[in-house]
Amino acid sequence: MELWPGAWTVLLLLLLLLLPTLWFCAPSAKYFFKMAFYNGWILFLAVLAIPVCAVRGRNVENMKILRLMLLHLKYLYGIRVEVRGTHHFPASQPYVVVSNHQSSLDLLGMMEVLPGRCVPIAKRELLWAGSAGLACWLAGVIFIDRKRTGDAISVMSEVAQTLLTQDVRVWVFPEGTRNHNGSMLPFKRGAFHLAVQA
Ligand SMILES: CCCCCCCCCCCCCCC(=O)SCCNC(=O)CCNC(=O)[C@H](O)C(C)(C)COP(=O)(O)OP(=O)(O)OC[C@H]1O[C@@H](n2cnc3c(N)ncnc32)[C@H](O)[C@@H]1OP(=O)(O)O
Ligand SMILES: CCCCCCCC/C=C\CCCCCCCC(=O)OC[C@@H](O)COP(=O)(O)O
Repeated sequence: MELWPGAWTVLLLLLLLLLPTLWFCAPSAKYFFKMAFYNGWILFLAVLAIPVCAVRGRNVENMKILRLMLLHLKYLYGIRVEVRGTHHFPASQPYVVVSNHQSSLDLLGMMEVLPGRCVPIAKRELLWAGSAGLACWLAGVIFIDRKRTGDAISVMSEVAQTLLTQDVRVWVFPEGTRNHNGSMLPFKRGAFHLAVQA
């Protein structure tokens, strides 16, 4: 089917009208746009972070770079963060941080308080999230396959050794997945085994 010459311009104008209409009239569309931008912006920032982090190779010190690059996101989203009790994070001893997990926006809270030389345990699928996956790998994020408990346990046992020998902290979401409904899911046991083993 052939479109008349001005058709593409009209379609483009309609689209340009549709987007602000959806933004102001449909809260779910607004949420979708915001989350799409969030993910897209992180992918873009990760592209910038990769060459800087690559200089050191896979190294937990690179987490500082990711942290610094993500701190401004709260301003973009008008999120006010109040931090209390950071003195509970000692500067130099191994420990496991556990936190609840409601949404991918939890990343912002995590970056706000992330102690030095602290890496999160993440689902293996994140490794394949384009530039973000590579940036995470370079920053020493620990990837586990949640479907293979035995493998995940082996990875975590190795991590327990690293905690002791390389002055590293680990951040675990013990619910093991995001939970949007405001309650807490039962905790998986890995974080606690890790703490005992370390
Ligand atoms: C510029 C910007 C760039 C981009 C920046 C982006 C940065 C992003 C970083 C942030 C990423 C955050 C990602 C967060 C996530 O991905 S959350 C999902 C992944 N995390 C987890 O799943 C952690 C929590 N899960 C666990 O700890 C689980 O226990 C697990 C080890 C995975 C096993 O799972 P499962 O079988 O489902 O659970 P159980 O707990 O029931 O365990 C089964 C039995 O195994 C025993 N067990 C568990 N762990 C151990 C262990 N370490 N050692 C020995 N035994 C273990 C457990 O006790 C159970 O046995 P019993 O029933 O007690 O006999
Ligand atoms: C070329 C390939 C392109 C792939 C594009 C993938 C799109 C993803 C884009 C950006 C990644 C943003 C990183 C956000 C980090 C947030 C981590 C997070 O919150 O992961 C969820 C995980 O804890 C639990 O997952 P589930 O709730 O079990 O699910």
